[in-house]
Amino acid sequence: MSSRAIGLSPELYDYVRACMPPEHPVLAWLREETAKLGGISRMQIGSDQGQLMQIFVRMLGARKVLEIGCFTGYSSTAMALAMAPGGLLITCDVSEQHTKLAREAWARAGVADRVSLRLAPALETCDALIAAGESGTLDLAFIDADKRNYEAYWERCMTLLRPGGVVLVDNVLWGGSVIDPSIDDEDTRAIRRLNGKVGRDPRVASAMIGIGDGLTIAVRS
Ligand SMILES: C[S@@+](CC[C@H](N)C(=O)[O-])C[C@H]1O[C@@H](n2cnc3c(N)ncnc32)[C@H](O)[C@@H]1O
Repeated sequence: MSSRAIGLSPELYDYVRACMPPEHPVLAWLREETAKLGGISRMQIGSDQGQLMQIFVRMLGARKVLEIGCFTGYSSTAMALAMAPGGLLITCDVSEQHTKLAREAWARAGVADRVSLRLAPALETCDALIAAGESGTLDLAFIDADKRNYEAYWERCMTLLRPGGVVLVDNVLWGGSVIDPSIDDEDTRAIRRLNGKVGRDPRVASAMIGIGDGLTIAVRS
């Protein structure tokens, strides 16, 4: 058996997508609406990653979820759709403009009751949750915002997750930049720093997978 991952050609990726369940109509609508924003729409996760994240929500029976990086709401809507009523998904962003579309998506998907948007720098929101006594209570966290703060977000998630809780970190391969020695900008360095730390962090069991732009999955001890 090969120890290497199979590279997905566009045709093979289409095949994988075709074998997965169809995208929820609200998520398909949100993808179309977000595409109208132009290049920035690349920040949105893929539908295959959304479906994987829904599996984590279901496997954990997640009732309390933190998302760091809402944008137009694809990942939050996907996760909220997989949560049972009565659950709470707190999502952080600093953009009033982009999260307007997210609010519309939650309403259309019928999940607005379980989503709470915090429009503030995510570190402030994390620290407010810790100050409010929420340490050790989160079932699932998703880190997908400014890369420079990835390590700080990781530490906040270590505090906030319950034992057995899961943190997902997006963009950990950063378009391949992580292994390109000619690239040395602050975002790339921050991702490399976190990637170098996660595998040796005794507080978690972790794996890195090649979905989307690379996803780290870690379970809190
Ligand atoms: C990659 S996008 C998130 C994509 C989203 N998860 C999705 O599936 O569509 C990153 C988001 O993080 C937000 N962001 C950047 N810096 C932030 C900060 N310090 N605090 C909170 N949000 C921040 C940006 O405004 C942007 O909407």
